[in-house]
Amino acid sequence: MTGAPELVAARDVHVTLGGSEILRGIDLTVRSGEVVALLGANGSGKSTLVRALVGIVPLSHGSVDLFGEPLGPRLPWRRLGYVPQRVAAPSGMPSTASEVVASGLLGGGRLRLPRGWRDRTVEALDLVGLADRADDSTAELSGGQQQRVLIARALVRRPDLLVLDEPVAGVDKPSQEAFAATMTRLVEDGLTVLVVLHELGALAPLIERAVVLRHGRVVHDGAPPRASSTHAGVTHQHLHPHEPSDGDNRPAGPETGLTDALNPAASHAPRTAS
Ligand SMILES: Nc1ncnc2c1ncn2[C@@H]1O[C@H](COP(=O)(O)OP(=O)(O)OP(=O)(O)O)[C@@H](O)[C@H]1O
Repeated sequence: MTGAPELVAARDVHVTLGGSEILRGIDLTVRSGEVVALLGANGSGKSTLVRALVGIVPLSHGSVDLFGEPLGPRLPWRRLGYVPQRVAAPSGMPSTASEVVASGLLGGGRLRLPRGWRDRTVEALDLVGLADRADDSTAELSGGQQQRVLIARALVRRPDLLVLDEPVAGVDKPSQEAFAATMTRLVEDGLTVLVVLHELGALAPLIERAVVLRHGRVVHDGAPPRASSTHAGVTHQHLHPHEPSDGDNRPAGPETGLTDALNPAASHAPRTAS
């Protein structure tokens, strides 16, 4: 991947929200063809970082380039697909799945849908397995299906870079696997992906690099953590009643540091007697 164009280049990014510094000097590069997972405990700044990268929250310091252009009107926004963290669909504002997906073709000064939008909308819904629900109101869809509609809204743009914020949170296992299969096909076709995850889950085979945040800083950028056999996920952050006592032999080396980065409780909280 070295030498491939940098689709994301964030340098010394700081973001302050509500008077608190949430991001404290993030450097992150994503090159064309990469699939990068953004991991970290709750509140470590993952969503804030992706929102800063796509220009939704302002930087207090630093810079972000996408596709070699600084954030701003000259940027080729149509090459970007962004899937926000799902929030409940507002009731009282009925819109069909295909209307939501078609809205992904607007923006960048475009007020009318392009020719062929219907076919592209159905194609995008088909990618997430919802072509047969195109005319259903999103309010009738389950939470996981609404999430898939948002993914289709990003894919309808046929983006080169897809930024997803916890796309499979609350989605059942078969749907996660279907999503992973779709992503695999798109990545084979050249899609570059930056994805916020709580655990690698079904996407694990696709993830070649993981960036781990802690308290608004990058604490790991490299090989994805291996899922432990005893824990379903790598970013679980509760304090384990079965944590090792001080006398236990914890494995030394980078893996320990990574585990601690993902699990602040493991390294800082006082151990509870079990
Ligand atoms: N608009 C805001 N105003 C003030 N603080 C905010 C705002 N948005 C986020 N924060 C704070 O920034 C911190 C990081 O939040 P963020 O959502 O980026 O974390 P995260 O790693 O994505 O967490 P999660 O895994 O729970 O989604 C949190 O402490 C959050 O409360």
